[in-house]
Amino acid sequence: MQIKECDPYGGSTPGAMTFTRLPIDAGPDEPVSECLFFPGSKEVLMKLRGFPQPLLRPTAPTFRVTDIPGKGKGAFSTRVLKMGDLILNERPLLISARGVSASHPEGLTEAQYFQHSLNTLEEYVEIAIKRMRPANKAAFMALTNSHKEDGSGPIVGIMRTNSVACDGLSPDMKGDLASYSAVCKDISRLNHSCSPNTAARFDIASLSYQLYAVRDIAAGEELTYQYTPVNYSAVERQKGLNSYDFVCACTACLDAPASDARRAALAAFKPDVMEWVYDRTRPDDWLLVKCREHLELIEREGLQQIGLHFDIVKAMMEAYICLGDAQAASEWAARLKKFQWDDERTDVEALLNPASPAYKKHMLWRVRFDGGFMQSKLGKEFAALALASGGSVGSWGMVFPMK
Ligand SMILES: C[S@@+](CC[C@H](N)C(=O)[O-])C[C@H]1O[C@@H](n2cnc3c(N)ncnc32)[C@H](O)[C@@H]1O
Repeated sequence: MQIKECDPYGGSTPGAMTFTRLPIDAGPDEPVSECLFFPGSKEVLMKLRGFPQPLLRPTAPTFRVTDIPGKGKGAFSTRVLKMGDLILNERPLLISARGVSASHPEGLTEAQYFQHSLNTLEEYVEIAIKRMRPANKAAFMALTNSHKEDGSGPIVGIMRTNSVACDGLSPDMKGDLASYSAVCKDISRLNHSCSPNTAARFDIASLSYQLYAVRDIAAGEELTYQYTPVNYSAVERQKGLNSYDFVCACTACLDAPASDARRAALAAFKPDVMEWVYDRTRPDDWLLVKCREHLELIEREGLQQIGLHFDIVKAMMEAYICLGDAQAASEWAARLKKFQWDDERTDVEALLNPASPAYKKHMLWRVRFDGGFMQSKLGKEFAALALASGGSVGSWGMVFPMK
């Protein structure tokens, strides 16, 4: 099917769309995704060595889906889950472009053209739904639709209610069209919370979403997910949630002034290890104290899945290395290992044992006291360069962003 330009979300691209079922050679028992791709996306996957990697399995069942008064359905843990535990790993039912190019008939108002574009997208995704395995199609069509009265067709309505962003599949497109929408059978049943207890990561190698516990979860607790960025204020979050047709009544929203102040304090904090190392006017435990204060705020707000949480735990580990305390550093390394959902996660295996020789070889080992390479003129110049260009300093040396 040839397309021209424009999409209902504001971007445009020329080219032919591809309908494809992945993995291509899947047997009847292997989960598959029906895909509506722009040119080049299928090839991105086909070029990955060993694609598709197998899905991971939790050690035992983790959740069940059930009705919740006022929320439709929701997912609940069926056993105690620990921070970093895998809850589920699923291939989406549908991975689709968020908009397709539509013809632009003369004389349409902006609203009419928007509607025309929505209709065109509906025609495309209808083809993808018809191609689905019957069980997948039934699961897709059973999902909630909170876009019944805004001009969306029944399939696009389900997509707009249940999609998670799916990045990394477009070889060269930018903006909205670089991001696909994925609709999953189980993740779609998770309700929103501004203090969510789970986070998902898209694993391109297995074409799947992995859902992880971001803090310890009790048996029988509702599993929740963020639909809108949770570091925004309560008013801004609700704006992002309006299209889902509910008013959030989580504890952060019910106590918005106090919660907003805590979230603003978190947004303003950046744990900068090197700045503290070089600043002799600050006490040796300055960074540790600051990090602990902000960790308390994260726990108070239930924001364990935000990137700052990872940054703080990493800074605690590095600060203890700078202070030459391998025992404390190894405890923070163990905590850092639990951030399975965070794409920034690093390999800390060598730092889990406080007696490991990796500590004394670490570039930051005791630099707060001894100086070492990082306190030498050359070391400071390198670090400043790496940090100024958005990079980082680690045990392996300096990392410069490759953009
Ligand atoms: C992705 S679905 C989540 C699963 C859905 N509850 C179901 O029955 O399948 C999104 C819809 O769930 C409902 N929902 C999600 N989070 C909610 C919340 N915190 N409070 C009330 N309703 C919520 C809204 O109707 C929303 O449009």
